[in-house]
Amino acid sequence: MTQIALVTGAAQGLGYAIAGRLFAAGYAVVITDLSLERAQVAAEALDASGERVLALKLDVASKADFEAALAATLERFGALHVVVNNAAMTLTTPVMQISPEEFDRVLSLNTRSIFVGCQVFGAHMAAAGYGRIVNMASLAGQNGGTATGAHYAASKGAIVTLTKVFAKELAAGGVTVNAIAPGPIESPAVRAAVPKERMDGLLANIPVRRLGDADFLGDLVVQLARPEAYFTTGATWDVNGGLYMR
Ligand SMILES: NC(=O)C1=CN([C@@H]2O[C@H](COP(=O)(O)OP(=O)(O)OC[C@H]3O[C@@H](n4cnc5c(N)ncnc54)[C@H](O)[C@@H]3O)[C@@H](O)[C@H]2O)C=CC1
Ligand SMILES: CC(C)c1ccc(C(=O)O)c(O)c1O
Repeated sequence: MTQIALVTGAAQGLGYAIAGRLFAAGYAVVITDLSLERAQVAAEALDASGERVLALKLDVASKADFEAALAATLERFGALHVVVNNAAMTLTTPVMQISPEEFDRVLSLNTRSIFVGCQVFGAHMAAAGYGRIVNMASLAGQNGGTATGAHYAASKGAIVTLTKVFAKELAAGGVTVNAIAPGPIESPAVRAAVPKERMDGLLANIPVRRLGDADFLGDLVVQLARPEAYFTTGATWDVNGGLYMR
């Protein structure tokens, strides 16, 4: 039976790459993003026939959108086996200049969305007796960040903790919950954040001297999504070229 995966923030960047690797591995993929139009363009690029894709608007700030996306997925495909909570906003304001309002905005989008996604999708999966959830954290959540803001780093650190909480809560329902913590990955976001003249400096700081590969993250998700991956849960998988070692 075809397995069904849903990815948030999948219209571009890492989310799109992850959706692509899941699709290549045989999944039917629900591409969700803030804008339905952009999700539709991405879904069509993945599968012009539309047979194994569904595009949905899912603003991760809205619990109602999560619930509607679950209902639409079940209506179209009849099941949901894998969720990748990928969407986030990145702000790079220096720590002493972040207002309390801006701090709240980043935390409430990046962290609360993981909390709500794990609640809504996790409850369904646990009731069904099987599921795989992967949350997108970041190296910034482990080392405090450098290129990114303090609120972003804090929001990602909290995702590591929430991943453990939900892993314990959902284990009895056959659901694993893991996080991936990437360092700088070759992506439009990194190209936008790091001007050409600073790229050599960034690479000089990465022990392997290269950016990471988004398709590799997708392949890691495919591995974590396998039924055989039942024994890894609550874990954070580091993909950072040696920038941070525990
Ligand atoms: N690019 C990188 O090197 C790294 C990325 N990450 C994380 O990976 C994830 C994806 O990052 P990128 O692809 O680089 O980002 P991106 O900015 O290129 O893509 C993010 C996607 O999320 C969508 N999005 C934004 N707000 C949303 C909302 N409220 N609801 C639904 N969708 C929304 C955007 O429309 C966009 O399609 C994020 O969680 C980011 O924090 C972590 C470490 C490194
Ligand atoms: C693309 C953005 C700005 C970015 C860059 C670097 C990291 C990191 O090293 O942790 C991120 O998490 C990012 O989101």
